[in-house]
Amino acid sequence: MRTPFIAGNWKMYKTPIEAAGFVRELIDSLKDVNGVDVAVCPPFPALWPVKEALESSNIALGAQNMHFEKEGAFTGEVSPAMLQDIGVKYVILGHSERRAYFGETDELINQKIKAAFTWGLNPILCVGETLSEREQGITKAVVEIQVRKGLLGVTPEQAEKLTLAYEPVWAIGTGKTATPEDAQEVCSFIRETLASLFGREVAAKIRIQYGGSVKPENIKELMAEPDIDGALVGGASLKVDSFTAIVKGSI
Ligand SMILES: O=C[C@H](O)COP(=O)(O)O
Repeated sequence: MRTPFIAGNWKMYKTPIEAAGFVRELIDSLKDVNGVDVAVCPPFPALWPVKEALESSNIALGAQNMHFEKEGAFTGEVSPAMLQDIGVKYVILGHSERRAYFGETDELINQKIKAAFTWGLNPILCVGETLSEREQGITKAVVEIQVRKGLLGVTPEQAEKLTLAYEPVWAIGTGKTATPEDAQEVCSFIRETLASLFGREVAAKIRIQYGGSVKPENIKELMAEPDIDGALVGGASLKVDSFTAIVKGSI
């Protein structure tokens, strides 16, 4: 069985000092919780203080993006080697905000995915349709292309360390959640696509998160769906109480 996996994507919120204080409270709030993998993904400047604050806790550290090169003249970028050195375990790649605001293509995301595996980081590949794509009835076609192109050249052994995050763009930060049935339909389709790429046995091991206005009130019904293994949480991961309730609600 797949262990539930809840990750908090803090986006561009929390200074390093705020972040370290926050995780100290979070560790305390989650100290008796078992049976779920939890990660927090702070902005880059907060990675180091959060890593220090997380020491000897069972909460993992994630990053929100990275470059695919080890090093070089790429002003403003952060490399997989740097993330590995800090002790980052997961890296979110292909988030819809990176695609929409920073022009990230499936080809670029694929380079990042392969670099993450090279550096021993576990990627969380985000996919999802816009409102207009959903209204045109092309959700599955869009998601299939994102999955196939994003994972080009990935081996089945690497794929076992992968997490997929299905995040319908229209549900992100809007308060509109996909219905559990709609989310399940796409997550099941993603698993079929993964099976065609890596075989059924590997696809059955890959965790698929749902993301988009996940809150304490809807986590249970989402987790009740067979192909939803967790959540990538934005806004509700910024408060200890709501993130704790989501983690607890996932098991
Ligand atoms: O990565 C997280 C998602 O973008 C969801 O954000 P949200 O929970 O604020 O809707």
